[in-house]
Amino acid sequence: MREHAEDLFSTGDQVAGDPFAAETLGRHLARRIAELADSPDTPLFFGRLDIEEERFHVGRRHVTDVAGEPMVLDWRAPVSRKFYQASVKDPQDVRTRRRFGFVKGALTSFEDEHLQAGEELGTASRILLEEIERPRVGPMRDIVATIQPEQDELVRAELDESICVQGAPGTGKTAVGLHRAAYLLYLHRERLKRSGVLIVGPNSAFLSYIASVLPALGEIEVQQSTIDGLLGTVATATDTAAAAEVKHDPRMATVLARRLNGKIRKPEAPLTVSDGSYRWRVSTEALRRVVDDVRREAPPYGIGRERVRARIVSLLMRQSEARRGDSPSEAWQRRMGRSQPVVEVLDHAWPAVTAEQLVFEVLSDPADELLEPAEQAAIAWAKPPKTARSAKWTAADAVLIDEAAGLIDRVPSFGHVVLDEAQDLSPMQARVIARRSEHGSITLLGDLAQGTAPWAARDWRTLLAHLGKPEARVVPLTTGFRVPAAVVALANRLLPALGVDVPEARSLRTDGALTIGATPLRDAVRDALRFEGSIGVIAADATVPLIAAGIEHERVTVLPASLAKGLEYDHVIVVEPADIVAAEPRGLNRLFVVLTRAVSRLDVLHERPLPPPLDRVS
Ligand SMILES: Nc1ncnc2c1ncn2[C@@H]1O[C@H](COP(=O)(O)OP(=O)(O)OP(=O)(O)O)[C@@H](O)[C@H]1O
Repeated sequence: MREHAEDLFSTGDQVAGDPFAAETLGRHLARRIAELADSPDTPLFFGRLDIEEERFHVGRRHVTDVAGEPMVLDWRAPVSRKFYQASVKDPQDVRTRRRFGFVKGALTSFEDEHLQAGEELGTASRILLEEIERPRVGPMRDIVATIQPEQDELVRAELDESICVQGAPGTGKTAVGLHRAAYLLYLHRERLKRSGVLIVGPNSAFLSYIASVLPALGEIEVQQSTIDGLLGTVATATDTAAAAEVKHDPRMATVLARRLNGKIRKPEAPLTVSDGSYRWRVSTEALRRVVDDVRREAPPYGIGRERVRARIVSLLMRQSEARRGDSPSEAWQRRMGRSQPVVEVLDHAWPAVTAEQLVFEVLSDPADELLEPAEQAAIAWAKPPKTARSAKWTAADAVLIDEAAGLIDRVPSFGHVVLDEAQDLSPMQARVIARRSEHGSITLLGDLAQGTAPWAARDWRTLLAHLGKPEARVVPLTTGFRVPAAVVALANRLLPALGVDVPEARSLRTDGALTIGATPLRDAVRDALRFEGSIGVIAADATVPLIAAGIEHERVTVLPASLAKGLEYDHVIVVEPADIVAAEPRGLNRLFVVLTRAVSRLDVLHERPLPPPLDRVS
């Protein structure tokens, strides 16, 4: 199919009638080639279904033969669902389900389940186990060949349904979110092409780690961003912890809205507009009625200003029609709307304001009864800039400016938003997403136990309310595909101390190794290099430069604890857990994240005593 698209691409000039058509066709085909681009290591099919007398192969895309007959069904097609959902209990007419095992693109094995004869492998499938135990090299891969039934339920949820997945580490939340995006794009391509699909991740390291999953599934038109990347303001200053905490508090939304609405005032004088030899007049009462009506309708502030302008113009128009007997032109209406007396009424009653200006005003004078005096003092400019234009904004200010922009104008909504590591969203960051998904749905992925931000969610319902989806279904995932059982058991010791109510993970992995001791880092790295796969050395942020200096190897990544979220390495070496815990208020949660990055082996190196929930191990 790709060759066919490439052939067409090279002959595009000749087949398209004119240059515009040729360019459009060229763009379309170039995209199609990119969508069909596949790695030689990725087989096009991975399963087979025998349903009654028919036989279907299931793969990453639809594959047709030269005559256009289907050879492989896309994993997202309705029939393919049986590949993931059929069971002995509910065979769904499937006689045999066959899974193929591949190594570097070469077919090496297969497994059959004769469902109607009561044969089902479930999570005992050797092909599944080989897949989850394989060494991790490079970026994240898709899981289409081995999606589990509980994951498939989430992947195939309806487009209009918002879902929140509470999943313990390594239960496949990220994988589920990405596959759901691919599934929805397949099923609702035209609709989602118009509105768009957005994936939001915690940082750019995470985004590059997941970046190739959707393209491998043929989906190249998905926007992937951090929350900060969605905002129109670049941060060039930093807040104190106290200021950031207040700025991320949901009360700030009310503070901004009140300040903005406080700008609306009753007109205090009648309006008189000269129009050639005529003079039109609108009484103070009539002007007040216009402003009151628009205020009651509560449109976004900027739209409200234009609505007031339009209604004043229509009052003038009625007078002109009555006196002149014909309807004034659009140019006349525009001229009236921009005339100085009308602009003066507007500037008094509904003054224009930018988002930056509004935030600048609030931070210049944060007086509002919703905020305690100490909170007001915390967010007031330390050194007030002269104007909004000369202000240096912080990351939290950028969120406030986005809030203000949303109060002033409408924000286009994506058709679907996938939010990963969502437990760390502040209420105000959640509102950034709420504005961008008002007319769409969301998939919220996270683990309350992995919340490390000062404002991290303690329960999903509150965060869902800030996201504008209070009714979303909250679904737990508890089967762990990454972390070996021994490591899960260690990490789970921290759970009672984390102050959140989440179910524990049950690991599918009985392999793996855990060591805890005072081994020097250099020796631990040398030992780790004896095994295949990636090695992550994770330490408290401040100690990373010192540690990294002694380690240089292409398979070893030394990374600060604050960047480990969402990532995984075959072998993880955690350096001095006590330092990781001491480095921040939610240090224990950070340690929980760090310990659960290991795919096969975890070494915990410590000279200082282990933090209390772990100190009974060694
Ligand atoms: N059904 C599956 N088949 C094979 N591998 C899977 C499956 N589900 C998840 N995995 C693998 O398990 C690992 C963990 O998945 P993922 O990163 O999506 O989990 P997570 O819940 O987001 O983890 P965390 O909360 O720790 O970031 C990944 O390597 C993923 O490919």
